[in-house]
Amino acid sequence: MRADKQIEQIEQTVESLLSDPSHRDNPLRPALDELYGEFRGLLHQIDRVTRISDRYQHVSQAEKLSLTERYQKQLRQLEKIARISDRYQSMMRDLNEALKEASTRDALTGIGNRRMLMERMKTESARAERLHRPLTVALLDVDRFKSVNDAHGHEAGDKALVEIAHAIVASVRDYDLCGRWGGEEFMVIMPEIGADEAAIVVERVRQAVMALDITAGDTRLALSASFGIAERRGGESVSETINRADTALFDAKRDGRNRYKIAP
Ligand SMILES: Nc1nc2c(ncn2[C@@H]2O[C@H](COP(=O)(O)OP(=O)(O)OP(=O)(O)O)[C@@H](O)[C@H]2O)c(=O)[nH]1
Repeated sequence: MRADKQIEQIEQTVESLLSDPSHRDNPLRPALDELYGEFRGLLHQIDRVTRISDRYQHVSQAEKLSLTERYQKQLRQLEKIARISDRYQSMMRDLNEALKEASTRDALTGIGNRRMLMERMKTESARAERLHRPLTVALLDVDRFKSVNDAHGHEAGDKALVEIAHAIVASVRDYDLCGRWGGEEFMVIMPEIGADEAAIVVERVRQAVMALDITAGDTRLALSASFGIAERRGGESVSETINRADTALFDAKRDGRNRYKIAP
């Protein structure tokens, strides 16, 4: 794709992201807005320098500058334009990175979102199949979270979700990947281990959620979570593995919550 076409496309993406009301609370939005403002400013500057350069041509003719002088002035103008253009290109690269980052992060907790989890599940699943390696996925659902919101307000609920996300990140192994699956549900993708080993990781997360010391007013929130664990079967699709984890999670809820179940 040609560079100006690509830039035009990025501009359209940025403008639609900025005007989309569903991104209004995204913490990256003000930074993106500012970056985009800078970028528009630079475009304006390039226009100005080009106009000045055009005007300069007439003036220099009128003043009958020597050929060498005119050449050197033009060269300086061109160098300036090249510098601005370099800066502009590197800003566009930053902008692109910020966009990519924003599209795979959960705005509330800062960890990966469902899109990122699905992408990673596809990659890890394909890798596990190709190399005949184990892969296990766990779904976590916060117990009776509705009552947390009802009793302490949505803000306290949000605070609890952020802390739970941090507790999960701190409890899993370096090469595990966790993200927010949606609402009060999280997912942990555990490459290279089977269900039994994954259960040890999950048990650590379960304990960490219970140990969270979050207060709303004078009350300490009593939080717990239920988990469904599924080890990928050979030849199984991503959604089949996730569905088995979901069914195991449902069993954990049904059996009394605050526990994990391993899918058969
Ligand atoms: N504060 C807050 N609440 C959320 C968010 N996303 C989902 N919820 C709430 O999570 C609650 C989930 O409730 P339910 O699906 O009924 O389940 P639960 O109360 O957790 O009960 P069990 O899952 O059966 O243990 C709902 O009240 C949602 O409003 C969020 O981003 N912030």
